[in-house]
Amino acid sequence: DEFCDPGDAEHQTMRVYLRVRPFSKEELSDNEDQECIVVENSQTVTLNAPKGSATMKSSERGIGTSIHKFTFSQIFGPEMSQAELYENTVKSQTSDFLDGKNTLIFSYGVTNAGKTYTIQGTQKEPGILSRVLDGTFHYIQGHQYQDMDMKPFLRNDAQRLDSKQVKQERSAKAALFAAVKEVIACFLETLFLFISVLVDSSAESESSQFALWVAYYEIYNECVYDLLQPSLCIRNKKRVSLRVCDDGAGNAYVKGLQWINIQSLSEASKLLHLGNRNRSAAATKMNQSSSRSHSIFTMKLLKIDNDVVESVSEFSLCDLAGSERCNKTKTINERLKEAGNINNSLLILGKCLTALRNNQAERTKSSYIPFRESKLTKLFQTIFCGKGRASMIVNINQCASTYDETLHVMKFSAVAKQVIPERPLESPCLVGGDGKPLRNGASHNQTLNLSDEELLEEEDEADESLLPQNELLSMIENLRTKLLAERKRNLVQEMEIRKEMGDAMLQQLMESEELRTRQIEELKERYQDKLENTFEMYKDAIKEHAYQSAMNNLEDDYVPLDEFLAEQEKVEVSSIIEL
Ligand SMILES: Nc1ncnc2c1ncn2[C@@H]1O[C@H](COP(=O)(O)OP(=O)(O)OP(=O)(O)O)[C@@H](O)[C@H]1O
Repeated sequence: DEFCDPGDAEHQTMRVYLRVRPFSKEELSDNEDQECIVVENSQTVTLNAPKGSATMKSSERGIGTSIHKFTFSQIFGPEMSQAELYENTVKSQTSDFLDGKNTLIFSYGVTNAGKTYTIQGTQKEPGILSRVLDGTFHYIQGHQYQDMDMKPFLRNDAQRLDSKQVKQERSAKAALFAAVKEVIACFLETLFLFISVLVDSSAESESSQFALWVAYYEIYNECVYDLLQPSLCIRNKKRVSLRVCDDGAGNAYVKGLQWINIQSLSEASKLLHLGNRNRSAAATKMNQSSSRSHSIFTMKLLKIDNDVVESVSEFSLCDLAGSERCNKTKTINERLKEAGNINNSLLILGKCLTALRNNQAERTKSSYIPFRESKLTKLFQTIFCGKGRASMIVNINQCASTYDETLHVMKFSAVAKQVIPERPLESPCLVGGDGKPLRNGASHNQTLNLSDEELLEEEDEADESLLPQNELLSMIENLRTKLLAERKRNLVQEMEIRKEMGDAMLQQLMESEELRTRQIEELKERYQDKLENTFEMYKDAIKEHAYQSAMNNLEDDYVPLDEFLAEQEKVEVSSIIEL
């Protein structure tokens, strides 16, 4: 089941959009604008490493290059409005959703890159999620199914609820809304004022009715947690992780996930706020940044005809965790575990996307796609495999100070990258019959193929095939030296990590040893006291016993004085008589 049907290949193309956010005033005055990001055209962007960045330092040492070119399905520059972005990216996916198809959007970017702005937006400039919801409500306006007795079930199904279950649904919903009693800015409500008709059609001509249900959950350290909980639950109790199960037809679903029926934009907005609040509360409690988890907001639209569910479609918006941010206040073990899990799920996602692309390129061949290796890819396997459309929106800022992180994001997400040699080619290049170079010396295209090593630390290489032999030999020598140095550095680093971990374990051992010694000492003292007390008790008891015995003997041997005197006199008299 890890293979996609190549016949579905055209659906498998995942579009990857890049959005570059504008500089803020502060960033401009902090000299963050060093022309690191240059949008060449609607699909190509060039990254120039600024002075002081790790990329520039490596390139100065002769490792890798300071210039990178990346290709995306479409690039949106700083001047692009929210409406334009929506129109050109997600709008067609909203239409799919309303048309009964499944669809998925990933968003990816480091902190401060503009993800929240893109997804949620502001009151004046609503983001993608707001626009999808608005488009959906606009479409189903007047055709909303009012009862709550048709509910999403498993992954693609729906179930009919009896009156008792409907009552439970209503009270679960009421409990959630009671948790968001405080007045929150329900900017979504005002959306109708700002956005004109978002979808070209509406369901007016339809006789069908529609029910919209939403769920909001997160995946942290490979555990799934429901975000739609009355917040008290999360504050006081340990969070319960939910299982990812198979519905028997190869579709994964989250068992026990709370689905809430919503009737308006303001309800959707409240749930989103509640989920966000729970997400950051849980993150704070676990001493974790909320951006270390993948969060998923899913809408399910049930199309109901004559009391029968005709179709169930799904729209998921998945906010991916950034792999480069790390909370320094955590213990080494926690950090390693967290980084491992994030890198792993992104790595698996990268591998799945690469395999899908390769399968698509070679239609006759289907290679293994490791969907089952992470919860994230397992959950969206069916969408990747042709039962829906997926796209990714990547957000970056243009700041020089976070250049290395931005480069990392681009390497992960771009649909293709180009290799730019560092120095101009002076040596003769191979020419064809027309005098033109057989291969373009400046760059060649390469589809993104992520391997483990690449995701961790990827270095681009110059195109060596164009160099003469002696240069090649010296280059090999040069590379060999660099490789040795790199190996040495890795060894030192590994030793450092081992030492750090060893120290941490030793520290832990010493602490537990100390605790145990202290406990033994305390026990010893307690038993000593107990022993002394018992000893004293016995001493007192013996004393008491001796006294009592003495007293008893005294009573037995007691002879009244007059009897004694009389007896004595008798003895004396008898002794005189004897004499
Ligand atoms: N396209 C844009 N146009 C104008 N302002 C933007 C744009 N994108 C982002 N901003 C602004 O840049 C700042 C950072 O954006 P945002 O908070 O969305 O980043 P983020 O990636 O969600 O960060 P975090 O992960 O820390 O929440 C915000 O003040 C936001 O309003």
